[in-house]
Amino acid sequence: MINYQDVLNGIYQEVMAMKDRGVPASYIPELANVDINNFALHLKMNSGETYGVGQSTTTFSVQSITKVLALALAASIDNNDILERLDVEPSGHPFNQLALLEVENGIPRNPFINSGAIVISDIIVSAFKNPKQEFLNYVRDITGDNSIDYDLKVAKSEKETGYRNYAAAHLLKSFGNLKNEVNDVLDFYFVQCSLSMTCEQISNAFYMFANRGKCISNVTRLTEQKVKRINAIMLTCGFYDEAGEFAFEVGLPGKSGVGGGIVALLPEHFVISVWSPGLNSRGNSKLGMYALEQFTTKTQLSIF
Ligand SMILES: N[C@@H](CCC(=O)O)C(=O)O
Repeated sequence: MINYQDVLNGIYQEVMAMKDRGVPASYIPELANVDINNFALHLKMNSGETYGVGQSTTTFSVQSITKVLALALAASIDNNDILERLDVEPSGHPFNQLALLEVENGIPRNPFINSGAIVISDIIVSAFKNPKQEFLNYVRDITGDNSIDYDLKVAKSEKETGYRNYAAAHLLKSFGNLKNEVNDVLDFYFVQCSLSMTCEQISNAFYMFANRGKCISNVTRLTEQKVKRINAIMLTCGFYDEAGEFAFEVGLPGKSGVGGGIVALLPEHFVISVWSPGLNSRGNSKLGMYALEQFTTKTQLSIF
């Protein structure tokens, strides 16, 4: 029997002794001020037990991790055209790269690079009168936690400096792949990214991807086919231009965000979330990647 708390404690001790902790994202000014000594790890087993170390109940900016939840919400809206407006191939490029979008006629490579997530935002903006509230309600509902909220300071900070996202949205619009106005879509997108959650809340939100579409309250929120597909996109596209490295080192579907969070899961078994705000050169949490590699190596629990 694996003693999961011991495994987590061992990883925690190791990472807390590490000096090179990466660098926090600075292109969103509000994120540059976060203390890189923060570290949290939270494990939620499908069988019900939970384990945590560090600040697993401290909130942080989850950023691109929300792209998976936005995709899940968009996929649960009937009669939408996700598969015509987006591809599902890894981009092999940074999340905010624009060149491929131009060459490929405004069809983003996948829903987890920024241009793809902006198309998903457009679908959500079209579907709801109050998309921000609707997305927040969705996240609160799948986690059973009404304390989850946006951090509007972070959203404002990104809105003031999100030049590349404006460029991507205008490019999408020029190709006819944005139905709403650029400002309306980005206003939603920046607020969506500013969602503030703890590692524990993230594990709870992603439980449905490890549990055949049934969320924490046992209500089915996604079909098994959609869960299969979204998990596949997490595995192939969840880590910017480091998805291959994450599959190689960790071996789980997952998603990272520039706030330093990473969530990963083993279907039918567990969800694990980590937060360490210092990023590596590819924009993934440096110690978060290391912690998850250690977890799957020590427990021998990965999809491979
Ligand atoms: N809001 C961030 C999200 C980036 C990320 O976490 O990958 C952006 O659009 O640049």
